[in-house]
Amino acid sequence: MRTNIVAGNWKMNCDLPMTQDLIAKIKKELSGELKCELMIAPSHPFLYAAFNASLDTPIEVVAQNASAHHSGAYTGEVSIDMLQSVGVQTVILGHSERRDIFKETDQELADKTKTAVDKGMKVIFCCGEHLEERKAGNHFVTVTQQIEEGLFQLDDKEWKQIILAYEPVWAIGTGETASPEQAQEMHAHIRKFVADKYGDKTADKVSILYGGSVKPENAAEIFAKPDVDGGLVGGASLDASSFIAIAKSF
Ligand SMILES: O=C(CO)COP(=O)(O)O
Repeated sequence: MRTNIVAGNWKMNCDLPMTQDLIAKIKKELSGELKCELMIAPSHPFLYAAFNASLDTPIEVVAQNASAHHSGAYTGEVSIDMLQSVGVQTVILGHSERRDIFKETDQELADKTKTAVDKGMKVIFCCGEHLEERKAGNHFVTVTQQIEEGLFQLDDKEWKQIILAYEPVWAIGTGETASPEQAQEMHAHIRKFVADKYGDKTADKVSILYGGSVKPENAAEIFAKPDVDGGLVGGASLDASSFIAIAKSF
């Protein structure tokens, strides 16, 4: 069976008091058993505080980005070792905002992923097409290329550390969600693409999250699709009751 995951990507929101407050509120909302793993990704300066505040809870604190380099003269960068030293074991890589705004290339993302995986980290690897690519019917090509160039240097053992997140760029922060059918169609395509390279055993085990305007109102229908194993949630993860309502949609 695959692991279901609901992960909150807080992006560049929440200072220290807000981070502490939001975690306290999430903890309050947690009651009963969750049928998914729960992750939150606060900003780098608050990871240690978030990690400590989440001890003895089901919340895993994850990072939004990391360097491909191990240490040295890389001003402003944060290494995998640094993240691990504050308790972080999972990192989001390749978010469309990193690709589009910060011009991270497939090669850089392949390097970052390799560094993270070599260090024993789990990686939530994001992929997704722009609206023009979908309109031109190129969405499958775009997404498979992102996965091939970012992840196909890994061996099948290393794929155990990979979680995929399909986030169509046109659905991020727009209020426009991919339909459950569109999400399922792409997730099934991704799983088949992974199976063709690594075999069914690896493909069947990889969790594929959907991201893009996931809300309490639409989560259950999307998560009910057979190849959707959870969500990578932006805006709605900044509200504790919405975030937990999404997690309880399984
Ligand atoms: O980018 C996202 C998560 O990584 C999705 O953001 P929204 O849920 O705000 O659309």
